[in-house]
Amino acid sequence: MACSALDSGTVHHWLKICEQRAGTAESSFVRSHIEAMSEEENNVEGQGSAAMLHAAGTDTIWVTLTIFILAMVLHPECQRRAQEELDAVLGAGRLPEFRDRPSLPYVEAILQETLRQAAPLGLPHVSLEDDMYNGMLITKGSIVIANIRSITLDENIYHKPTEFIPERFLPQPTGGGEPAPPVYGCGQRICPGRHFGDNSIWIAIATILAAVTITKAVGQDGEEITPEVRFKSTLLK
Ligand code: HEM
Repeated sequence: MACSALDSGTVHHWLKICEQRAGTAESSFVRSHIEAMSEEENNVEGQGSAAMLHAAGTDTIWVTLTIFILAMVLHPECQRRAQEELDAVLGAGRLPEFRDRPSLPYVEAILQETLRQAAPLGLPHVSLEDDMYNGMLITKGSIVIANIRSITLDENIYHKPTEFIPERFLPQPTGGGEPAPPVYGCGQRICPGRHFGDNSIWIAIATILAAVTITKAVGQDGEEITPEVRFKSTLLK
């Protein structure tokens, strides 16, 4: 990791973004981490790793949770099914914990279906030598970016890929038995924050579903407002 470019200005820049993103558990965890590192003089490497943790870990989780909220607004039947599952497993008076995860397959399916929409592209990598792939020459020095979206929208892998169908991830014969989406990349440079990200998003989703019901806003005319869905063509969502 190239840490030498990080100075206190950069660290304070990240702290400012933390302020803007304040409120998520991940944001406060990372903020305290960066602050602790900043207090130690010359700990540029520590500051660098804390800033990287924040840079790579904040928008990914935030985008995924935003897509989750949107999906629950648009698919109340999915939300209801997940809440029924949570009620059956948790009973009354407690929130989900990580030990409940294996007992909540439908919540898991909602997480996977949400993630499938989240990361369209991998990060750029440079080919260190000439390489042949499927009859194509990739010359040394080429920039290669994994097109994750071409996999997550491949109708040979995902039935009706443009639709939000959590059941696709439930085991067969009742579910579709489709594979988890490869949104964390693959190989040597696979996302190192995938377990942190996955656990952070799971506990947030499970807790939100257990604690509240997300519904459409109601306009002044008393009618429900259905949000218009528009995805941008960027690194995330
Ligand atoms: C929904 C959550 C997340 C998704 C979808 C995601 C996805 C990705 C993807 C697709 C890559 C590029 C892999 C490649 O090009 O081969 C990546 C790299 C990376 N991710 Fe994540 N990520 C998530 C959360 C996090 C979190 C929470 C952290 C840190 C705590 C993190 C840290 C990183 C870092 C440092 C890299 C660069 C790794 C390298 O180049 O060697 N990510 N992530």
